[in-house]
Amino acid sequence: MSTAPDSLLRAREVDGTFEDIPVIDFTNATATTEKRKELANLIRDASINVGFFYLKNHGISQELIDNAVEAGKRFFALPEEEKMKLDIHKSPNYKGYTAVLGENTNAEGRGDLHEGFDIGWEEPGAEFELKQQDGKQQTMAVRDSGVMTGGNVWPSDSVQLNGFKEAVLAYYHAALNFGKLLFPLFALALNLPETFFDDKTTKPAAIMRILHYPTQSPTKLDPVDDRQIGIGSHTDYECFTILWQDLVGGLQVQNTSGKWVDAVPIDGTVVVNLGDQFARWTNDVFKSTVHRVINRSGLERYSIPVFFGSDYDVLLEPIATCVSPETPAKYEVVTAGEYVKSRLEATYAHSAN
Ligand SMILES: O=C(O)CCC(=O)C(=O)O
Ligand SMILES: [Fe+2]
Repeated sequence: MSTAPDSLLRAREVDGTFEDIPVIDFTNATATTEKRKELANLIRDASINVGFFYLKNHGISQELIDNAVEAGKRFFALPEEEKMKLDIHKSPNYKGYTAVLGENTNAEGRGDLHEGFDIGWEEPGAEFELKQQDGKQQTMAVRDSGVMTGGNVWPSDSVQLNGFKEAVLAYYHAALNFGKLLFPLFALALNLPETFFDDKTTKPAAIMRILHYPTQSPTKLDPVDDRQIGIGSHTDYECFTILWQDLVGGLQVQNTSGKWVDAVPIDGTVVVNLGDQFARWTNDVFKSTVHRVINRSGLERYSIPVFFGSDYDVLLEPIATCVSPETPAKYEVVTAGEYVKSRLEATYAHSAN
């Protein structure tokens, strides 16, 4: 379906029973305005109808991806007690290590079958200082991000991870630069000036996770126990997510009739999906689509999502093109930081001691 630029509000009514996730070529992201508008039209259709799309020709170097994945594999291979030194529950702002079952992304679930390592914004080589926050001691980058303020935690040199931090930060910054190209395209897709998100994304509120999904029961004959899977069904909390996934498969996206559509891995692409901040800003014109992971492949699965939020102090107010007297604002207005933190608290609540 193609959506004329003046019909954003009518787009809320699309039925959302997609069967496929579109593949979009990103080559023209920095081309002429006309070409960028064509690209933005494709992004608009995908954002309205599916909330997910693949991007090919994204420009992130394969070497940076490989290095980050290998770094993740080395980290996850450490003994559990070593990884638990970076336990995410010790961090006031959810950075560090999440053990298998440490997260419960779907409140009705029994814990997620993945382990993860989370970082947030960090300038390569930044100065750090030790601070107290929420009674927990943290190494913090000196930057105020309101309720989400706080720095990253890293494995100590003694565990010999061969450039772990460098590889992880190198991918993080490449993904960040790539994500910055997407905000103007989303603005065009909403019939807004390309610069609309510039003053709302001055301090990249981007969280990156390296995820490792051990394999679930190898038999494909069992009915799937929806309550304990790789990652329980959920929506993402930020504006959009750039997800690199390996070729193992297991990511599924739910359409409005309840059907789970496989986001089959396509080599050389990243998956982009929209999150709740965009749904709130656009009054649900853009879809924050429910998704989950079930890894029944018999193989270990790795993925790297990078979640792009607006600055944490920005209010998630509906955009003028997405409200009208007939379609009033749906969501309570909160700051991005308050929203993300409340969702993270809920996700980790079951495993907090
Ligand atoms: O691993 C994946 O493919 C998806 C991860 C995900 O949905 C998330 O971390 O929010
Ligand atoms: Fe997600």
